[in-house]
Amino acid sequence: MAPVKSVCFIGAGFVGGPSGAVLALKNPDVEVSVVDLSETRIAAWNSDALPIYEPGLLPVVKEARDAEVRPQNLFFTTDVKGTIKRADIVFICVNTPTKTAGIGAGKAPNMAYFESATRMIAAEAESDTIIVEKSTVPCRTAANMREILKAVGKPGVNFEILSNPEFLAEGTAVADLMKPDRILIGSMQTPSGLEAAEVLANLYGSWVPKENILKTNIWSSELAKLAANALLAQRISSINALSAICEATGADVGEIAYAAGLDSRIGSRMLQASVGFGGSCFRKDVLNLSYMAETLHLPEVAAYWQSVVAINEWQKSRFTKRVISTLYGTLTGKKIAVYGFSYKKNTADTRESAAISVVKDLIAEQAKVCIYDPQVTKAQIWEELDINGCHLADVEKFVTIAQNPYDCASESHAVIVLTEWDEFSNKDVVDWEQIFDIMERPAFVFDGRRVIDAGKLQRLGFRVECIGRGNPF
Ligand SMILES: NC(=O)C1=CN([C@@H]2O[C@H](COP(=O)(O)OP(=O)(O)OC[C@H]3O[C@@H](n4cnc5c(N)ncnc54)[C@H](O)[C@@H]3O)[C@@H](O)[C@H]2O)C=CC1
Ligand SMILES: O=C(O)[C@H]1O[C@H](OP(=O)(O)OP(=O)(O)OC[C@H]2O[C@@H](n3ccc(=O)[nH]c3=O)[C@H](O)[C@@H]2O)[C@H](O)[C@@H](O)[C@@H]1O
Repeated sequence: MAPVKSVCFIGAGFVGGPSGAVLALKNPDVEVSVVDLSETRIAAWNSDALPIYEPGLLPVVKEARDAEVRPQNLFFTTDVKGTIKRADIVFICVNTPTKTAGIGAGKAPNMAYFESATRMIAAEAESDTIIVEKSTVPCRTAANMREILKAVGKPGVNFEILSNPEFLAEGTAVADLMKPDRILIGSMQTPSGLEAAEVLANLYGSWVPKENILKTNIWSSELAKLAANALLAQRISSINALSAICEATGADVGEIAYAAGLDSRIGSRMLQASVGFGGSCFRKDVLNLSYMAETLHLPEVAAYWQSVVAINEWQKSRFTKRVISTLYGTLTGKKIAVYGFSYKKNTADTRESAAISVVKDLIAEQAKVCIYDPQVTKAQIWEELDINGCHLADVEKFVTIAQNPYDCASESHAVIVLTEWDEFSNKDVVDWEQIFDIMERPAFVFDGRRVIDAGKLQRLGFRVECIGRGNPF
C-alpha cells in the first residue's frame, strides 16, 4: 500500500481533537485534519482558548498547528467533504449518546451521527479509503457500515473498515494518548483487512511500542471497548456498594479497597469509593452493553449490567439522603455549599456528573445551593440544571455560583465536596480554618470523594461525614 499522506478525524470533540493532535505531532509527514460541523468548535480549536480543558493539550496542538517550530501538519476545519476527498484514512469520532426517544430510549446508543458520517464518507470518497471506527459503537456496527458503503460509495472505490476504540480518560487525555496501555485494532480477517490494520498500526508505531499494538478480529475489538468500560464501571459500583456496608458497620472503605487491592489479582485502581461515577461514557456504554444483551435475548446478562448503573443511581441519592438526615431532616432555607461540579477533577466536562443529581435533590429540599467549581462556567451549570429558560432572578433564589470557595461557604450550614479537585484537599489551597470561621454552627462537611483529611477537620471543629466511613466505635 502507498504511504499514508492524509488523515481525517470527523468530530472535533474530546476524542477527535486530542487524538488528531497527538497523531499529527508524532507523524510530521502526514497531513492531519480534524473536521466538525460546529463552526464555533473549530474556531476554538484554531485559537489558544481550546474548546476543552485538558492539561497539557495546548502545547501539543500548537506545535503541530502553528508552524512555529516545524511545518504545519494539523488543521482544524469545517470543510468536511473536501477533507474526506483527500484522506487515505478517516477516523469517525462523532458522539454516540444514549437515545432519548423511540425504541431503546434511555438504553440504546443513538447512532444517527455515526451513520451520517459513514454516509458522508461513502458519498465523498474518490479513492480507496480506510474508515476507522473510533467512536464507541455496538458490536457488529461494521456490518451495517459495510452495507451503507456498498450501496452509496462511488463505483471502483474500495473501503476497508477497522475498529480502533479509544481508551483515553478525560483529565489525563494527553498522557493516555502519548503512552497508551494498548492500541487495539480490529479488522476483517481477509488479506485486505489485515493489510489495512497494518497501515494503521504503522501510524501508531511511530510512538507506540509494537508489543502494545494489539490486532484482533473486528467484532472482538468493537466489543472490547464496551467490555472495558463496563468492567471499570462495575469496579466502582462494587466498591460503592461496599461503601454502604462500611457506613453501617464502622469499617472504612478506603482500608477495604487498600487491603483488597494489594491482591495482585484484584489490583488497586478504580476502587475509589465516590458519590457515583459520571462522565459521558460509563453510564452510556454499560447501558449500551445491557441493551445489546437484551436484543440478543440474554435477559440475565442484561440485568447483570443494568445493576451496575442502578447501584450508581442509588449511590447518588443515598448520599443526598445522608446529607438531609444529618442536617436534622430539613434543608429548607439552609445554605449548602457545593464544591465541584465537573464529573472528575482536571476536566470542565459536566456530562452525567453526580453533582447534577445531588444539586437537583438539594433544590427539591428547598436548600439554597451555592456552587463553586474551578473550571466549569456558570452557563454550563445552568444548562445542566435545566434552568436555562427561567428568569435569572428566580433561579438565583435557589442556586448561586461563587467565584471562590470562601464566598461559596460563607454562612452555609454544610460544605459538600462532589469533585476531587486538588484544591479541596486540605493539604492544598483551601484554608479550612477560615472556612470554619465563616460557616453557621454546627459546621458540617460531607465528603463525597474522600479527599478531605477528616481528622484534621474534626480537630478544627467541623462535623465530618465521608462516603464509606461510619462510626468506628
Ligand atoms: N469523551 C471521552 O473521554 C471518550 C469518548 N469516547 C467515545 O468517542 C466518541 C466521541 O466522544 P466525544 O469526543 O466525547 O464527543 P463530543 O460530543 O465531544 O464530540 C463529538 C463531535 O462530533 C461532531 N459531529 C457529530 N456529527 C458530525 C458529522 N456528521 N460531521 C462532523 N462532525 C460531527 C459534533 O459536533 C461534536 O463536536 C463517543 O462515541 C464516545 O463514546 C471514547 C473514549 C473516551
Ligand atoms: O470511554 C470513555 O469515555 C472513557 O471512560 C473512562 O474515562 P473517564 O470517564 O474520562 O474518566 P474515569 O477516570 O474513568 O472516571 C469516570 C468516573 O468514575 C469516577 N471514579 C473513577 C475511579 C474510581 O476509582 N472511582 C470513581 O468514582 C470518576 O470520578 C468519574 O466520575 C475510562 O476510564 C476511559 O478508559 C474511557 O476511554
